[in-house]
Amino acid sequence: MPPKPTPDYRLYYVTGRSLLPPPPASYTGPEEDYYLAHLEEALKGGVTVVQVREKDVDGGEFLEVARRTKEVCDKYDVPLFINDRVDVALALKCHCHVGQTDLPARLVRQLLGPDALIGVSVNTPEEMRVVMDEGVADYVGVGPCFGTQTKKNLNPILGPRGVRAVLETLGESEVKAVIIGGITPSTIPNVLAQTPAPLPSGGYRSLDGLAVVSSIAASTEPETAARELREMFDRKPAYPARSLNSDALSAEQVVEQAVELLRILKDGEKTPLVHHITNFVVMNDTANLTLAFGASPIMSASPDEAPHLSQLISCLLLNLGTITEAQLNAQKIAGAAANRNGKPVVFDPVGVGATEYRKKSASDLLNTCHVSIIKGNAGEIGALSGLSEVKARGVDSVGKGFKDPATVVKTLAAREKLVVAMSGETDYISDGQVSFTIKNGTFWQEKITGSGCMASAAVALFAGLQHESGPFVAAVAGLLAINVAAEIAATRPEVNGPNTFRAALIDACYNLRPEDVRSRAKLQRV
Ligand SMILES: Cc1ncc(COP(=O)(O)OP(=O)(O)O)c(N)n1
Ligand SMILES: Cc1ncsc1CCOP(=O)(O)O
Repeated sequence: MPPKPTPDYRLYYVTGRSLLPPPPASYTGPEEDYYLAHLEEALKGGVTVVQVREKDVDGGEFLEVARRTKEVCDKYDVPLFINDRVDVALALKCHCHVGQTDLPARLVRQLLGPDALIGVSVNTPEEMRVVMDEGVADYVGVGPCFGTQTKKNLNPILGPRGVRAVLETLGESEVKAVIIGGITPSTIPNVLAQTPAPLPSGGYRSLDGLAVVSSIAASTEPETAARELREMFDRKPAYPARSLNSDALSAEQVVEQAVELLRILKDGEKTPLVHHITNFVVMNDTANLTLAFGASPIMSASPDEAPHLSQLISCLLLNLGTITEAQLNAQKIAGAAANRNGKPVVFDPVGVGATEYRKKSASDLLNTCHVSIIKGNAGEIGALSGLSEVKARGVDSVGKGFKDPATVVKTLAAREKLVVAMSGETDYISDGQVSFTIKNGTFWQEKITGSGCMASAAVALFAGLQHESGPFVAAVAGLLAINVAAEIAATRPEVNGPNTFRAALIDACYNLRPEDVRSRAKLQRV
């Protein structure tokens, strides 16, 4: 065995011969060798590690496939792992990957010696702890992250947040970590945004690579597929929560940035197209509000058009208000497509505390796509935080609110790595580092249904500007705009009840001027 290498784990290809597409017309070699030509294309596209995984062949065939795979990998100087079969790894002087039910890693080390690389599959923080105590593995394959057709007898699906818990246990250890299970261009943005685990030192433990089977094996263009996966891994999330150094921002500076965003809208410099997948109670109001501010709404709950729409839109707004299985499916598809196209996603978890079904739906959604901003009332933010201090009644939050709302909002934002905006008499907004309050608005907002959803629609259209000031300022700008417009509407002589207020609010959004926000904003850093 040559001295132990230190591989680049960024794109780890686990082979899957049974998934290969038929050879293209341009391929003239023997059909049984197409696997090797396909592999070579993937290596040209940027695969950095290969594992031979053959589940249904006998020892002789496994050995032959592995031997020929090694010849190709050697040409590209890429390390080769053998899945499960330590004997084959030994015979070919290859590295080895074992799962929890295979030969124990300690024995594999004894058999392969100190210069072999050993990978171990891990599904839970407890399994991670055992691997660390043993001190044998060079890397862990954490998963399955998402559901996949590729593997039978799949362990429990972790979701990006389950993977984060494993990485938290791994901490600052030298052991590398790759993620596996359902890793595709649509899921990668969410994976990269959500998996980094906070460390006691203040930094984050991130993944060292992505492990894929079908994303490459089933592709008719393996070089392009590999290149896309590699580029996505190397690229930072398209719309990070902290695109501005919010630590250094004063309330006055944030107001000025919010004013500038409103100016861009009102001058028609940009007209964001916002895709709403929302509840049928507020749909008309939120569409009109979006138009009134100078943006365009498109209301569509079709999973079929979501991928195409995601190329056209400026922002996606997901609202749990009247969620059904079909709508949740559409939201997940649209969310993943928006991530893939670098479009911000705003999530309003309406009534998430009300039922287990809504809790599961919110968790499903947050595991499927990366959200830039969560906007909810105290009951909803409490439920997402796992707190019972504030109760919800249906979709409404009841009671006095949190003792320390700023900390609740900041903690959730830091945990989920996004911006959290909690609306109420006082609004709280945090990016996980700093928190601000907004004390604008009027009691009339509580008297109409859907005022929280309208606030989310306002946040979404500002996020749709995709301005360099980032999602934190977009969230503040959206809440300031709707609350200042509501204050102005409340002073209108024609307002004498909820219905006239509702109409006056849309008018006030239409007539709102940047200087109204500048002169009325009650924004404070807390
Ligand atoms: C990189 C990587 N991670 C995890 C696995 C899964 O291994 P295992 O749990 O042993 O399941 P099988 O692959 O043997 O079905 C892997 N192969 N590679
Ligand atoms: C081998 C393995 N281990 C956990 S999930 C999985 C299969 C991953 O396949 P795909 O990348 O096609 O989802």
